[in-house]
Amino acid sequence: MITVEHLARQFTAPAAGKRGLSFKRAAPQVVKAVQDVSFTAPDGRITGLLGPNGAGKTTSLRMLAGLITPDAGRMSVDGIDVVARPREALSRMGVLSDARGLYPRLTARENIVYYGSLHGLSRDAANARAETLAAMLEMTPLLDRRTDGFSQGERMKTALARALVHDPANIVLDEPTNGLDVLATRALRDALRYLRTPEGGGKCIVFSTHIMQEVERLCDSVVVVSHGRTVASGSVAELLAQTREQDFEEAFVKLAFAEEAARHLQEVKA
Ligand SMILES: Nc1ncnc2c1ncn2[C@@H]1O[C@H](COP(=O)(O)OP(=O)(O)OP(=O)(O)O)[C@@H](O)[C@H]1O
Repeated sequence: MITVEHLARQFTAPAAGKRGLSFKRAAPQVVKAVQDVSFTAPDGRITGLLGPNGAGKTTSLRMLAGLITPDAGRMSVDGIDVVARPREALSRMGVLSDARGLYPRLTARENIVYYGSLHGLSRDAANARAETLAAMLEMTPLLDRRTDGFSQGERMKTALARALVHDPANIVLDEPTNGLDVLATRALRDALRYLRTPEGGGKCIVFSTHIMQEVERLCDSVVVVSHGRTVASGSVAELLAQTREQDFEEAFVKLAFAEEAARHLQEVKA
């Protein structure tokens, strides 16, 4: 189970070059990437972080994966605080981050087995896991090819198998269907559906996306993130009821862009 409470993180974007002829540097800009993101993702459920571009999804997941530290807020994985006990928390998570970062000179199998050994698996155990995961992700023919030259979808599958090699109870995926064709997307969806079942281990699965259909098809629970904040959460049916919409896209636009809509209304009235 993953719990995230009032997470916040800002960045200072580097100053632009010299402005005009004044030879003065523009001031660095503060970007409030994440301002107040909270959610709970239970075991045996798929929780989707849904938000428009730039909403703060990737930054939230990077903090959860221990890649960057939060300015404020708390995150725990199976009750273990990610900031205070990062190694313990990370060992319970399989993370597919935005940077897939495979070793191009290694085969898919070697990439997966190497990660297994980093997690303390024996070579044989890691190899057996690589075979099982390859079958699940429909990538067996790829196993013994060097990842150099892999297509985006092939790289994603390899990175996902690598993230799952230690059979983590919690799975965190940043835009996992990015660049996948329809068959690969279906294979991934089926794999995630299986992983949440008791036979698949009843995993806690969190993934980010800006694709509404993805959420409707897959998620038990949706967390809508906009401008760095959680603005709504619940099942698709609950969010439809809350917004009194029939169509999930309409519901999402209402929830995610409520501020813009209110501002626009004020401007029109003025
Ligand atoms: N290292 C950084 N330095 C400066 N700004 C950053 C940095 N990382 C993220 N941001 C900014 O923070 C905001 C949130 O970015 P983030 O990548 O978390 O959004 P996202 O919801 O994942 O968007 P997308 O769906 O487009 O991937 C954006 O405005 C982005 O430009």
